[in-house]
Amino acid sequence: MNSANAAHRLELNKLPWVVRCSQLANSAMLNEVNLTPKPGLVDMRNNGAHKDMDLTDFYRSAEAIRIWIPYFIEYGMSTHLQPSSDILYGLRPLGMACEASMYKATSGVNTHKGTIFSLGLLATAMGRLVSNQKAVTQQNLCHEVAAMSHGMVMRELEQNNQALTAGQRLYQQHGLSGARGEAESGFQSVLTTSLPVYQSLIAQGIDPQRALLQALLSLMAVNGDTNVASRGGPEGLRWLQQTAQQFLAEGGVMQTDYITKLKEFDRQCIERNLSPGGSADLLIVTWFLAQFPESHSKNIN
Ligand SMILES: CC(C)(COP(=O)(O)OP(=O)(O)OC[C@H]1O[C@@H](n2cnc3c(N)ncnc32)[C@H](O)[C@@H]1O)[C@@H](O)C(=O)NCCC(=O)NCCS
Ligand SMILES: Nc1ncnc2c1ncn2[C@@H]1O[C@H](COP(=O)(O)OP(=O)(O)OP(=O)(O)O)[C@@H](O)[C@H]1O
Repeated sequence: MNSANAAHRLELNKLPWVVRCSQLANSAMLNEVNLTPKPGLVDMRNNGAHKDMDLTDFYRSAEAIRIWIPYFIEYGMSTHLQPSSDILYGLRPLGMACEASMYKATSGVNTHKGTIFSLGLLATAMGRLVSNQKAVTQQNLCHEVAAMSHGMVMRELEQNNQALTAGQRLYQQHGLSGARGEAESGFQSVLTTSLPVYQSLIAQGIDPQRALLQALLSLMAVNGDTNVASRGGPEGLRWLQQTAQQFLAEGGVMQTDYITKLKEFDRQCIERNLSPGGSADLLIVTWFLAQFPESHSKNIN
């Protein structure tokens, strides 16, 4: 980055809404990892099915990513006149640089790769909306992410797929489009499933931790999570989805013994070496989007 860009970013860092967005992204990651008990995932009780990372890695990683959010916003603002379809190409190096900061903060462990991808797209979308004087709403953010990601599954999974990553191999073998598919759909599973679940429980006065657990389970019940499939194959993914569906059918977090049931689900995930990292990423997106109004409300800047 040259000195003119650095000066510009310093100015950007003084804007309250940019600071707020970076803090919200950070809080979204902290709220997700602190949420306990989560099946298979790192939380305050244990490291789930993970042997190479713990809570403190996630705290350092979340801090490293927070610092990058203004860069994504700035990129979205400075390219706001370009068509959405042209944005991803220039955004990639920023996403990779943010990933490098995450790996540095965790001594090489993948804590938040999928999260960086989703939050990076959302922060860029926010910069574009603000510069184009459009309202920063849940729907507009997701619509912008979908527009920027249009064609990604076709280009990176359908064509040019050299099976270099787990995500690419799982598309070839089982048709799972993973994080790319979610982004290209404009986070449909969040907009239609976890966000309504979370917001309606909050509106009923249920405490936010409990509402977030229900939102997580509602994602796990439907998400074609490539983390789960790469560890447990299609059978592992089917088992995890069905177990989440059964928990919800029995009453979810409205059951008096829901904590005991989630601890048992966690125990089984650890035994099977399964972790719903993709659903955890979408839960981060859910909490982040919940901080913004639904469409037809005022701009935040
Ligand atoms: C597309 C990415 C995720 C590549 O990873 P990969 O091919 O391994 O894809 P895959 O779909 O398996 O996902 C990787 C991660 O996404 C998350 N994930 C998995 N499944 C899902 C799902 N169904 N929904 C949401 N997230 C998921 C998991 O955390 C997983 O570890 C991304 O890391 C990438 O391309 N990075 C380069 C930087 C970039 O393009 N950035 C642009 C925006 S900032
Ligand atoms: N609380 C959490 N616990 C575990 N994973 C999470 C959590 N929150 C988000 N994730 C997501 O899960 C992913 C890590 O999953 P995983 O360790 O299975 O991936 P991997 O490193 O590609 O696979 P493996 O560990 O099998 O080599 C991260 O990219 C991250 O985005």
